[in-house]
Amino acid sequence: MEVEINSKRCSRDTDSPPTVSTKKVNNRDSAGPVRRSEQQTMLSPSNAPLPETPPGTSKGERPPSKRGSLEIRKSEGVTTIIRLPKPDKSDSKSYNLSNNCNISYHSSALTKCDNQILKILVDEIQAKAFHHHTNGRPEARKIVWFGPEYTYGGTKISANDNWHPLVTSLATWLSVEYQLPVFNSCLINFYKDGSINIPWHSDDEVELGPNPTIASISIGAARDFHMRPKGSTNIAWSQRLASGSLLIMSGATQSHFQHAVLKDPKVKDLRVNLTFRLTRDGRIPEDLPVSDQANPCVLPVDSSITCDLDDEDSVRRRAELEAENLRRIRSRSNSSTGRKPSSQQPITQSSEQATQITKLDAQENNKQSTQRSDSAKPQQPATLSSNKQTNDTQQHTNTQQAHSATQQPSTKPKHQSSDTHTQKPNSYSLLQATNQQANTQSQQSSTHSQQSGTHTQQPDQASQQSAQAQQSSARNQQSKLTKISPVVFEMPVEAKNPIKFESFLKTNFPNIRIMSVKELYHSSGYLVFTNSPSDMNNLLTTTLKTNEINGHTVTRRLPSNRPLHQGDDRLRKPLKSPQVRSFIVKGVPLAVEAEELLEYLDENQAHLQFDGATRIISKASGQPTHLIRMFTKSRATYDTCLENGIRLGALKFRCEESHNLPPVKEIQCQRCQGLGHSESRCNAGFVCNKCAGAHFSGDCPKDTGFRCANCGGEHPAYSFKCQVVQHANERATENEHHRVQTLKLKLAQSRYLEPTQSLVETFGLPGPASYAEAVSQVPTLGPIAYKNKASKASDAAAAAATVQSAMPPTAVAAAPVQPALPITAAAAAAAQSTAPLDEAATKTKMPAMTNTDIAATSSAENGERGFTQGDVLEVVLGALNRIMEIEPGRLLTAWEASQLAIRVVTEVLTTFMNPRRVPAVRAGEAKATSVSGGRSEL
Ligand SMILES: O=C(O)CCC(=O)C(=O)O
Ligand SMILES: [Fe+2]
Repeated sequence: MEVEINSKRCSRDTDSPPTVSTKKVNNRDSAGPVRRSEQQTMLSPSNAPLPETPPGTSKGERPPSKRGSLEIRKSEGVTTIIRLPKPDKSDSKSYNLSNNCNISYHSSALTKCDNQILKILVDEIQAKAFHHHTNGRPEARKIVWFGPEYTYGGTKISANDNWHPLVTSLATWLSVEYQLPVFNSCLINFYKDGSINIPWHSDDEVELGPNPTIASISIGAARDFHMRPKGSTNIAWSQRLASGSLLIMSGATQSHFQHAVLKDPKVKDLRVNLTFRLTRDGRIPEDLPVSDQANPCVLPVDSSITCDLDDEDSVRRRAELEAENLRRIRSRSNSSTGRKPSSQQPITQSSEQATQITKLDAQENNKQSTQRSDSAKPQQPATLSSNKQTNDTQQHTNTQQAHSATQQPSTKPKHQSSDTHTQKPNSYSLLQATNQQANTQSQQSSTHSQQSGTHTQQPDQASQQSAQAQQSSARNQQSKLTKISPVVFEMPVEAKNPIKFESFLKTNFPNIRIMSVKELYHSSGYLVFTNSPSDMNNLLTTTLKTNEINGHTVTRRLPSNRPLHQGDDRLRKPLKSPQVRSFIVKGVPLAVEAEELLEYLDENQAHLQFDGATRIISKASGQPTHLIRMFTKSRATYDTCLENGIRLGALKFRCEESHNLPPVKEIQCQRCQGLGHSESRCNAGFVCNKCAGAHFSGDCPKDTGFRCANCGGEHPAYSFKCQVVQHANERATENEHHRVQTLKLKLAQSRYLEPTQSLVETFGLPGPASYAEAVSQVPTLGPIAYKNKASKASDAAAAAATVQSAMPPTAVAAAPVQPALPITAAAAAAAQSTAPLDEAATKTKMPAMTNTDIAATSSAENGERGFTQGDVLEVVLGALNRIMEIEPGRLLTAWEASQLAIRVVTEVLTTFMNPRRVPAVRAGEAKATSVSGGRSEL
């Protein structure tokens, strides 16, 4: 059965409730968003008048009197939805994150009835929610799934065709009101409070097919939803998802972006999120409205919000393209309106910066005039916001004024630009490379994209335009390049927070078009790129509404004199995986497994974020200790645990730092003074390590005083005082610690899992080729190896003869003596590993045994005196064979050999020190060998 949306789809503007009729198209009886039996009750027939107070509304329930609220009826404890209100689309927004990666956000889609929906979700669905397992571990978040079998987080969720009427209605409502596919699946996430999150992921399960459309309804507490390009840790887009909001992700969003709802300790209330999906499992008719046609849920794109999936080059290319378009629009609008440049000057921070900007504007103007003469026919007049126009006017003024005064060379081929910065340290923003060819098509497409925020586009037009924009961007790649200096925003490390910084920018510079933001890792702050000198100027000089982030002052400046270059140290991204810290939790009972502790903490102390835990094994004894090493990528978690310890129920464990490694110094390039690479790999020009001038450090006139090439401070670039150097060293040290910790972890694991060395390799002795061979040799050497650590060959021979004489005949036959045989590695390992135990036994336990146990044994054994060497040997052999079942032919690792030896000796010791066990040993042996050593058995 399938829901068919009537032609009502076209008459959305009417105030009538959504009308849905059903039609049988196949024999699917229960799967899918709408079941026939439910539909009849929950969907009102076309245009049927709705009862004022629906019959069956439970007592005490808010009557759905207000038009626009959810109309419900309760039957058999389940709420049936009679009508969902028409959505308020007035504040819907749409974003194009990159090519064909579309998001639309409808903040008031269900705000009229979100409370009612929340109540139903809590009362009727929440109880069914379960912890889904990802990678074998239960997630803190609880979910409910409606739809066919689905793989989620790498684990299957079984089909659930028992749709709740609310969810069914919402699926239908989405289709009717937003022209979305009729979704056949819905995942409901329950976030009990801000401690519950959904980690970074893409909804790209195969069942969803390529370019799936996902509709996500949020009810309850508002939470921040973030998006970032795959492979990047920079958040590209964030939105606080309000209660009753709808977010639609479509196009290639899932292929290129990941999304997440991160933990937010400030949120104390429940949030429920319903993501509707269309899965393909063969049960869904092919002809569902999920076509390749432009997805109607993609609203006209607001191109003022963009982000880049690509590297720095593409960021710049995009900036160039847009700058170019802007210039064209300006030149056209200026020439068509005949506007006169105003004399107003932008406020500048310093005269140096002002000159710099003026020069740049002059160059820009140079190009504008070339382009003006190129474009014979004026293009469609540009529609720009009034604010932009003001900026442009200012810009134009600057350019006009500066043009006559400044005659900078305005053209330079791109490939030469890297040389330029060696010539003139202060000329980063002046670097230019232009190509004189104008690209009319790119103008058109970009003009559209400039306007698209205000004009409604048809979907096919939109896709055509995006294709054009793509082509023109490719062409522009080789054409124009104007480098505009980014502005450095500095703040202390503690204040750094990409989300807060983004909102800082939005608050203070609502009208400035910011192209991209890069985090500086070697000094503390961000680089903010704009696409026009006037934007850059405004960014530098605008009076800030707030100049604080997290209570720390934010300062602005141009980048240091050393020009930035591709792959510049100052733009280096952090390691893909953030640094992992580890610390030791002390006194954890052996009964508590490390994994268990981890799970407990995940569940109960969600503000702490751990990435692993492992019990520490004592090197000396090979036994697990009471220490657990915890791994975390979160500095906050690390600090909290060290300060407060870790709680497990009523228990509290102290946490301590692991032993610190000595600090590591980051390498510094002697050529450009950048950190993290050496001069042999550096293509940049020479920068002096004393004065930051563009010359080799050895040629420095020295009387210029110190100026750091990295931070601009009054010290040499290699100074330990330099913040940049300090940061780099800290990072290098942390990385090194991480590396060592990872190695240690691997080593600890390999002790258990991966045999790496054979006994022969370990001990450098000619030994047995296999475990079986080693065992077969033990009878000749066992007691000797046990007693004489030195195990010289001569002793071995002598002792072997003694052993042989004392051995029962069958044992001798089974294990021929090899008197002069060199000691086997297993025996050597046994000897070495057991020596301390042996000594301990001699010193402490043996006297006790002679005095008490032997007396008991003697009486128990009817006056027999103690044990023979043969007894010992047999117990050893029995223990050896019983303890470890190792496939014949496999070589043992040193670890395994020593474990084997320890366990054999332990067993032998306990057997002989606990006389009650001896008869049992003998009884077993008697059966096996028919040898009793002449003793009577009890
Ligand atoms: O809770 C949300 O907003 C996101 C949920 C989500 O991404 C998912 O379920 O895949
Ligand atoms: Fe998702």
